[in-house]
Amino acid sequence: MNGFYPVFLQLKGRRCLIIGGGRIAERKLLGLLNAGADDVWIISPDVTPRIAALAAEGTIHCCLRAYEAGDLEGTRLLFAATNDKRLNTEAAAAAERMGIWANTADEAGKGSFISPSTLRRGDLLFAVTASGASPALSQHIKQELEAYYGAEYEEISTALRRLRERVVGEVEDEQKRQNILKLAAEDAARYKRYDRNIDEWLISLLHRTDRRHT
Ligand SMILES: C[C@@]1(CC(=O)O)c2cc3[nH]c(cc4nc(cc5[nH]c(cc(n2)[C@H]1CCC(=O)O)[C@@](C)(CC(=O)O)[C@@H]5CCC(=O)O)C(CC(=O)O)=C4CCC(=O)O)c(CCC(=O)O)c3CC(=O)O
Ligand SMILES: NC(=O)C1=CN([C@@H]2O[C@H](COP(=O)(O)OP(=O)(O)OC[C@H]3O[C@@H](n4cnc5c(N)ncnc54)[C@H](O)[C@@H]3O)[C@@H](O)[C@H]2O)C=CC1
Repeated sequence: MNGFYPVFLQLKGRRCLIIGGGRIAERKLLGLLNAGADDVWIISPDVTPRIAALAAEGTIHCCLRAYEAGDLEGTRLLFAATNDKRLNTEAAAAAERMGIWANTADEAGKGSFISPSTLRRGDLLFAVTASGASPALSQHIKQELEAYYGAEYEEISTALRRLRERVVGEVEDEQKRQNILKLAAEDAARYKRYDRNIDEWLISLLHRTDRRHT
């Protein structure tokens, strides 16, 4: 039993703070930006060229100084990613007291959450973790998923979202709605059979579910 509970967070408009400006801080930062975070702060006396460039263009806020007590005010999500283990531990403990979710890059057990290895295909988002047992295994499994779930899944997830909006709005019978949506997902994922013309796809699905269930 690994004792972690997976969630997918909406970070828009919620402040995220990274303490540290090295390779790991940069990786956490890019993960946040890819997830749509728009209020990201970095506090570190020095930062990588990539972090410096993102700060210079105004994508993130950067304070070029050491972490100080009081820096956590207003933060929702904290990444303690310095090379100073004691500082990471202290910052995570302070965050815990304030009810802020905290990640410590140097050890799984110290913070209140860990980062998974992630793969995005449009609306489809995979997150893999080995709960600290082996980050390299998580990365490896993500690479396998990357090969299996190709770029076509971006289009598949978009088509399914559009179809689902129509079905939820138009098909009143709950059982029928579920049957159509399950058949559509099966078609799209297993057989790569989906129609960019949502009207036509919906008509065909309606016929097929009627035949199957009457
Ligand atoms: C506990 C955790 C805390 C956290 O950071 O949340 C943590 C901790 C540590 N990682 C270490 C090492 C490595 N980490 C990576 C890579 C990743 N590490 C990530 C997550 C996590 N790492 C959390 C657990 C998640 C899990 O177990 O699934 C990923 C998935 C996500 C991300 O970082 O965003 C990202 C892959 C991103 C991708 O590409 O998909 C690689 C490979 C590489 O860098 O190429 C190595 C070297 C190989 C190895 O060690 O396996 C060390 C030892 C440092 C040392 O040797 O001193 C510690 C400290 C410790 O274990 O005590
Ligand atoms: N989670 C993961 O995937 C991995 C985690 N690690 C852990 O992450 C730590 C960081 O790794 P790297 O980024 O490679 O180290 P690094 O040495 O490149 O960067 C450390 C950063 O912390 C900053 N820092 C130091 N003291 C600070 C303070 N008082 N206030 C604010 N910032 C401060 C430094 O200025 C520097 O920018 C490592 O010590 C290691 O324990 C290492 C590899 C993988």
